[in-house]
Amino acid sequence: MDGLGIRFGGNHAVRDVSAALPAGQITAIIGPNGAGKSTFFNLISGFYVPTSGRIRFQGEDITRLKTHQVVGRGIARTFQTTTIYKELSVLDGVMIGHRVRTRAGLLDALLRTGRERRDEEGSRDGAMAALARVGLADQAARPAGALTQEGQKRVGIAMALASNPKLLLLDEPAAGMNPEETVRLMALIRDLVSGGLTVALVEHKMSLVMGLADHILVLHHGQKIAQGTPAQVSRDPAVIEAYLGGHAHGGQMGQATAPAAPTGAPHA
Ligand SMILES: Nc1ncnc2c1ncn2[C@@H]1O[C@H](COP(=O)(O)OP(=O)(O)OP(=O)(O)O)[C@@H](O)[C@H]1O
Repeated sequence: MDGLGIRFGGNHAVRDVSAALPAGQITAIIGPNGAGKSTFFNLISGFYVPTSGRIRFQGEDITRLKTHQVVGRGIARTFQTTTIYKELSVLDGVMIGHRVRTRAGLLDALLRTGRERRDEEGSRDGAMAALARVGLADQAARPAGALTQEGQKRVGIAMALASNPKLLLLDEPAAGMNPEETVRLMALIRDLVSGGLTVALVEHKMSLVMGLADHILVLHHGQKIAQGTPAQVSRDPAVIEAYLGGHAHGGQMGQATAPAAPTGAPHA
């Protein structure tokens, strides 16, 4: 990203951010509420068109590509609240979710047109492979709504993996998860990265961020205020000020630190 920015009216939600997501590593994007993290994700994944700056991916300028074109280039994302089709089987949900996002063919997918049926075989194999990667191969035939919260999160990740991305963007993957589920999720993300994937994630749970990220990018008021390893970032005065200072919105520190306590407690 080079000088990336977007304005909504007079509000500069992301302003002049230059940064890179190193291949084969995990980058966490953190910052207080309203810092611009979700907007930043929406820019990278093509949901928003920036008002300034550029995004390059593997040498190609992807700044103005549409969402499904971005997916086609090898970037896929999950969503904070997974939109899964609860009555459908896990497998059908992953297949449809994938097709809707890669071909912008919602009608095809829902009406099962001829083209949809012809393409189905290939995407079934891709969806099964994605389910195997998230440990859900044996759940493929179950209704998605019957899975646990953790299982449904994994379905959301499988939907993104079904497009075979090189870069996976995870939007608050640990939201709503207990400490044990969070630890299992971290292991899954590490597995995916050791298989060659590059990961960027937005996450409020500092236990996950500090235990998982190779690099951290800190946003505040839409701007990049720090970047580095977890150790570097956690002692950066600008970061401490952003989280603790008078500018932070209420509840930030509680949100950021509370989940770390139960995770660490048994080992203390
Ligand atoms: N579509 C939009 N239209 C107008 N303003 C927006 C839009 N999306 C985001 N914003 C504004 O941009 C700023 C950054 O919001 P964003 O949701 O990206 O922050 P965030 O860091 O993800 O916050 P949180 O941690 O609370 O999820 C906020 O001031 C928000 O109100």
